[in-house]
Amino acid sequence: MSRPRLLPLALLGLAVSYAVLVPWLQPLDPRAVDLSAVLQAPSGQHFFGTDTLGRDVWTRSAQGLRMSLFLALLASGFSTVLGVGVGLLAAWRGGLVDRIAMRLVDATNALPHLLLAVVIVALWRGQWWAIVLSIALTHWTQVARIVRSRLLAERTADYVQLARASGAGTAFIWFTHLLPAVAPQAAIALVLQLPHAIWHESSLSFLGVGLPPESASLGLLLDDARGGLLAGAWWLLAFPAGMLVLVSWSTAALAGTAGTRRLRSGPARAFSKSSTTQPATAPAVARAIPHTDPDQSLDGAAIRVSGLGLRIPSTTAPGAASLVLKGIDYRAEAGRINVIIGASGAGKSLLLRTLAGLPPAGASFTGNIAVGGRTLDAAGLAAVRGTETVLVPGSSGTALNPVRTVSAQMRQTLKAAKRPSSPADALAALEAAAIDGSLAARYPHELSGGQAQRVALALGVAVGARILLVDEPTSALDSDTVGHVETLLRSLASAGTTIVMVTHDLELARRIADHLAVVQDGLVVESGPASEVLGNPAHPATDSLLGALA
Ligand SMILES: Nc1ncnc2c1ncn2[C@@H]1O[C@H](COP(=O)(O)OP(=O)(O)OP(=O)(O)O)[C@@H](O)[C@H]1O
Repeated sequence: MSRPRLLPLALLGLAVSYAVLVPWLQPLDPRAVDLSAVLQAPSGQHFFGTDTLGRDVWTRSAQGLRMSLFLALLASGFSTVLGVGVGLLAAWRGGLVDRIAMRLVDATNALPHLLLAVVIVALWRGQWWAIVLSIALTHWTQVARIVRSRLLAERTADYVQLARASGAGTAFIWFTHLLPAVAPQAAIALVLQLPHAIWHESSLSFLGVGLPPESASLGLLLDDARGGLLAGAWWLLAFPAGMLVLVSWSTAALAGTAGTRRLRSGPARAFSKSSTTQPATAPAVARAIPHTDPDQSLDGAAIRVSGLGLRIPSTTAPGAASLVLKGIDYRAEAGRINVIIGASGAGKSLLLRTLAGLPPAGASFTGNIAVGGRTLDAAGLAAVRGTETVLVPGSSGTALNPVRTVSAQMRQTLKAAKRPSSPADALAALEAAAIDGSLAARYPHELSGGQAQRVALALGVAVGARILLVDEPTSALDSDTVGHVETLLRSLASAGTTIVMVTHDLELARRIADHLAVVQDGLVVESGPASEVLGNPAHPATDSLLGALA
């Protein structure tokens, strides 16, 4: 165990043992008073002295700590459940539900918490559950915000898109990616709330609106200390206050360390390495899944697109939208390598995402998209993901789940594709895509940018869909590794898979493309057999792109 966690853990362990064991070994009736032994200083008989009613402060502090911990745990648990529930609901439903939930969060935050808690507790005076309720109802908002924002970020993460693009169902994505991403945040939020809840309970009892005076909690003990202090009985304040500070500090330190560790191993650190790659050691020969269904090659086209327009609503100006694809006509030849090139921002990635049924949130398309000879609407495009199409997103930095090993992600992909998914199957699928088996046990942050990019491609290939839509698969690779990817794509195509690849690498396009399309400003301005387009460019946009190669 790391040093920073050892001290708080040891102190918290001691405090909890004290709170549990002492009242059990030395039961003390909280109402029992001994007026012959009032305000005795700490001694061998009374380690923490006695109070104004002659009660043993050592035993009462243990009872008080136990009660405070119990109430704080319940309150933190309840407020975490409430916060997680509201956060999940807001992120899941979005729209009006999200807006109402967030206004509720703002309204709760605007109220003075202690005052609100005092009102609640005053309504049900002396009831322990009223204290729990008052703390939970004023502390859930932070958790709701954290969970909501984590979930919103996670839902649009590329590795979730990749899982969706591989045909994984909603429940699978929730249980495999979304909930595991939210759970550690909720756990840390719970621990972080503990010290806060202890202080809150103590404040309420200290103010005289918490537990009845005969019971014991740290707040009540501190309240008792007021009278004794005037008589010089410093121990009445020192020991309960010391407990309060010790327990608060150790739980806060533990939660802080856990949060920092999570951040270090999470997405922020993942892929922070440079994009240099190690050459693959395995031969780049794909175990491609043969596609022999003749349907999709009725007229030689795996995908046919006509008049495709894509409108994306503005997130800032209500009612406004921008037309980013402006009437695209396109065809991808079945069992061939179809390359799409174009300047940055031309619309290449959005074309791929639309074909995969994964346009940006709220976007709608017009025109006609036919996949494998069938014209499909948005729901149809989503339904054929994983069988007809699979999308490998461009940004390798976020295409992999940061908290799962390469092997685990491959097994998930195989499982979602309803294929054998043992560790040996995962290894075989990785090696079939020319990924060194030694990378299987690594987490994404332990991969170079290029290795991560190839793993993302391997996950897409493992789905075994007829059409592989792949965005910039070589942007982070050196020339050796580009060669491995090239061989992989060629072998997939020769086994019948249709490849539709977006790339800025014109050398690669020249070497590998059977069919080439040039996109400019949301339109396909030129397309056809690669040799024709490259040999005799007809559009100025193609000319200027190829000019860089000359
Ligand atoms: N979610 C979005 N909302 C609004 N506009 C978007 C969104 N995503 C992309 N765009 C815009 O659509 C246009 C096309 O984007 P796209 O990502 O398809 O470009 P690209 O050709 O793939 O560029 P690059 O080669 O730089 O990746 C750009 O002008 C971009 O700003």
